[in-house]
Amino acid sequence: MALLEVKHLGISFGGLRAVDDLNMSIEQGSLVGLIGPNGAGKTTAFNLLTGVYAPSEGTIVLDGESLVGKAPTEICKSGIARTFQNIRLFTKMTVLDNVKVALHNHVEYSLAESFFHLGKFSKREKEMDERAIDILKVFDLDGQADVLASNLPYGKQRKLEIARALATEPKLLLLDEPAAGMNPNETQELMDTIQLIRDKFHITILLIEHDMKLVSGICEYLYVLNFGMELAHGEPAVVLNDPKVITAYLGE
Ligand SMILES: Nc1ncnc2c1ncn2[C@@H]1O[C@H](COP(=O)(O)OP(=O)(O)OP(=O)(O)O)[C@@H](O)[C@H]1O
Repeated sequence: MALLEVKHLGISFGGLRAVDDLNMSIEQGSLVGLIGPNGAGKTTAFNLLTGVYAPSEGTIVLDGESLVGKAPTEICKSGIARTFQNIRLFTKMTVLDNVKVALHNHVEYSLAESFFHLGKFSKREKEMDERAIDILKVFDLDGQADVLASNLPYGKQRKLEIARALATEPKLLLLDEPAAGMNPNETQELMDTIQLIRDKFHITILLIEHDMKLVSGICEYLYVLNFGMELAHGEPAVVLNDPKVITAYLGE
């Protein structure tokens, strides 16, 4: 069975079918793109996968576990992490603390322990500092651990958002337009980073992206949405040359 199995997923907003009969089967360790014109339903699909919206119909199964009906925090614990189209960092916190917050997804100690900085708390805090720095190193952000997130340049804020998502130790990482607003150099660097984290952390990545250079450069499989429905799926070389897909994009 694939890591993520989505069957007949759908949601309506009033009369609008934002996602309609979406089926996806995403293998563990793969790097998959979700593409389509503006308003095709891509972000809505992410919102369904992460429990922001409850689907009107369909099933979502991650690693054998049904996710429909679960709250976003439960789904994060089950193993899905995401980044957003518009960066959502804790801007008043340091780079290090942005990552440490996410590490709490798997760390447990009592309120009393955390309040009095006792026992397990102090030890865990130290371990978490080390773990957070390790993650920041992957993104070449360890040198800026003490900088406020809002003071990072744009490209690095995007990377920090991915680092934070990764800190929750997801099985599946969802990236919503990770290259949005990046210049070509930053995009190239991001592509290398995305491939590196897939290889280093053995996770599965599903990303929404309009930058076709990124999509064709790193994705191994694509799903194309148009008006909420699946227009095509398959290997990038085939899908991106599919006349239906070309027309949908040119028709924007
Ligand atoms: N909460 C909502 N209430 C009503 N309509 C919504 C809601 N969320 C999304 N939509 C509508 O659903 C459709 C799909 O939107 P969505 O944001 O998923 O598209 P998208 O493919 O991510 O587009 P983009 O590439 O521009 O980000 C759009 O017509 C949008 O206006």
